[in-house]
Amino acid sequence: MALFYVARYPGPDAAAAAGPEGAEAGAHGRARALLERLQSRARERQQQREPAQTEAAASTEPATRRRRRPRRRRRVNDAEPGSPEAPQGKRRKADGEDAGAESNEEAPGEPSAGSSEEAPGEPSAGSSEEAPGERSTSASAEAAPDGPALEEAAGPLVPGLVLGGFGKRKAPKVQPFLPRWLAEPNCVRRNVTEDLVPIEDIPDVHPDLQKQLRAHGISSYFPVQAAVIPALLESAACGFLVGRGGYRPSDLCVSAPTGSGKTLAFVIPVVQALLSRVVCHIRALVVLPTKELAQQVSKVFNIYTDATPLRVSLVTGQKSLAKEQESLVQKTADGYRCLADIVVATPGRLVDHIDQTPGFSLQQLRFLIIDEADRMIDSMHQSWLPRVVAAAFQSEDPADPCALLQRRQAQAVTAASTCCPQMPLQKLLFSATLTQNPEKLQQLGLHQPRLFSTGLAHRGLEDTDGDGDSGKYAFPVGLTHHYVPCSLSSKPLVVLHLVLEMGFSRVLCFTNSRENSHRLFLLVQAFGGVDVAEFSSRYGPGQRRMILKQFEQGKIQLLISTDATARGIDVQGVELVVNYDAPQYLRTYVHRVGRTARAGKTGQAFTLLLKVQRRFLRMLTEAGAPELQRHELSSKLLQPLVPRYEEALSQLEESVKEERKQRAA
Ligand SMILES: Nc1ncnc2c1ncn2[C@@H]1O[C@H](COP(=O)(O)OP(=O)(O)OP(=O)(O)O)[C@@H](O)[C@H]1O
Repeated sequence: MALFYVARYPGPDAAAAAGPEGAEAGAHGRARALLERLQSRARERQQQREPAQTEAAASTEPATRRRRRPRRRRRVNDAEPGSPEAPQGKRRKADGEDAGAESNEEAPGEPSAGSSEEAPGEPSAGSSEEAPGERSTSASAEAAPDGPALEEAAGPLVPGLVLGGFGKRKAPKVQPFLPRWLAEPNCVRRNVTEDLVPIEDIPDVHPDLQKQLRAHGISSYFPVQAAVIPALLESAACGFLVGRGGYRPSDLCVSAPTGSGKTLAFVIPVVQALLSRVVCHIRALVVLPTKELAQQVSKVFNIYTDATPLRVSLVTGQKSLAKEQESLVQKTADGYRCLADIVVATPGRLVDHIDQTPGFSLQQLRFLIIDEADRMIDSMHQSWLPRVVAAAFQSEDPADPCALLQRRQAQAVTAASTCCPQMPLQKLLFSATLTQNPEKLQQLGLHQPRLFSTGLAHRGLEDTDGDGDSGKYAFPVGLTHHYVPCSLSSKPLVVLHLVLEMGFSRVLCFTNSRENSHRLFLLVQAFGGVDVAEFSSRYGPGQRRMILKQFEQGKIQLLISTDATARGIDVQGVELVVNYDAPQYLRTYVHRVGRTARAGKTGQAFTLLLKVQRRFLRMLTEAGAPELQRHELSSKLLQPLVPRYEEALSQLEESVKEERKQRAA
């Protein structure tokens, strides 16, 4: 303010009349007079505003206080994200969008930093509310356009006028912008017992494939198959070397419930598209998260390529690298010959072959199928996808006679470039819990994607950030969900009761760790009377394969497993899924319970819940899952099992000690 007056020029007349000293004294006097005048004007205005301020004070005060409250730091590591013990804010991540969320043999990822949650009392970005100080400045500026700085300095800080109260209002949720393909999916019905499409109604499917389908007891397509098969066949309508009209076909994302037949939705069109191939090259690559799943999918491909010249190769590390190499390439006098049209792989082993197998080429790849896509997105840190894409777009050798058909990375479109036919690479994503998070999907570099989805179109779009839970995933129609309130010590008894008293013949029981699986297995084994086995990473791939086979054959009544079997595993006739440990994430729940009620059958899911875990129920309700029915098991019902159970407990102690000794030795 002082600078303002010093700089102010008094005017030529005053300066001349007073002389050099008088001019200075006069300027000081005038400045003081001006200051007093302005101060008194400000005081008058202040008095005029007084009534308005008194009215506003009631609402302004709490707001001011609220703003001064220091921002509370959110706790990060108190509980597992999404766990029933996790605080409310954490449960926004409860669907397990974090990396490695489902594998209990991997550490669940940290919640992402971009949570939209705000500290209590914090105004949201872009809020129309202004801080009181800000408001007072602007109010003064309006009142005295000629001297706002003076105005502020003249009196005490003027509290701002408040338009509207500061009562506790829930900030409206910001709706993120969704790309159109995610916001407007192609809707797929989720009920696989209705809306079936007879095989003959899709005549584009090759008659030989139709015959194979019928031979395997399939007379109609499930809704997801009826939607996806024609779309894929259309994108390969000009042969697999170019897309329709010479354009690159759209990538497809498919989200449909567990057991709804997603595997055949890609197997049939891919086999059909490749039927016309002349030279054997890797044209289709299916990437899955586990060996067991890869094996299951390669079996389905084998069924439908059996009577064709197409060859399927499984590369998962179950065999030695050299053995797998033999099934992929053959050395010839003038180079290498490819031996596989379709490769089904796990990501790690696939990268091994890209790096170490001479003659392993993905340059002719037409379909890249990513099954259990959300899980595979979680494993993107392994960089397998960039490696695959780099191998598929490897710089071409101009001397190669097939160079014309090789694809190139997108460049500027010129008349010349449009003349060359381009081999398209089409990505196909499948999952029962496909993420809706555009940022995550963006990592896959999708080209003009199309989404086929059940349920999301009508329900889940209010939760489009992909990290919330409301109504995102669809469950099989024939599945009934229960929960059993129980104590920690009675959990094994409840499992024994379900298996022995309720007469289920094929039960899959999930725990959250391989230690829990092992102990429960030892306990049930010691109890006796149940054909029980365990499935976890304690066993090698060969043993695991054998266990699953025996379970499928009905030789095992109760299979106690980690989440290793939670995804994709298709075992016929599972009647009951027991969540011995409540799953930590919604996605895990969807996949675990999806091992029953498959392909239109009915099934039951029981989740054992401790008192402190009841938040799990809220998590499911918020996720739009069907309500879990309470199933009360009184201690009277469990009592007959207790004496034998106590004996089994003491045997368990012995077994655990014995195992510890063996490990130490
Ligand atoms: N059209 C059909 N008619 C009858 N059965 C079918 C049909 N399509 C698939 N199936 C059977 O349905 C079962 C489940 O199929 P699939 O494993 O493909 O389900 P999914 O959608 O991939 O499940 P998940 O998400 O759990 O992996 C399989 O046993 C399969 O043989």
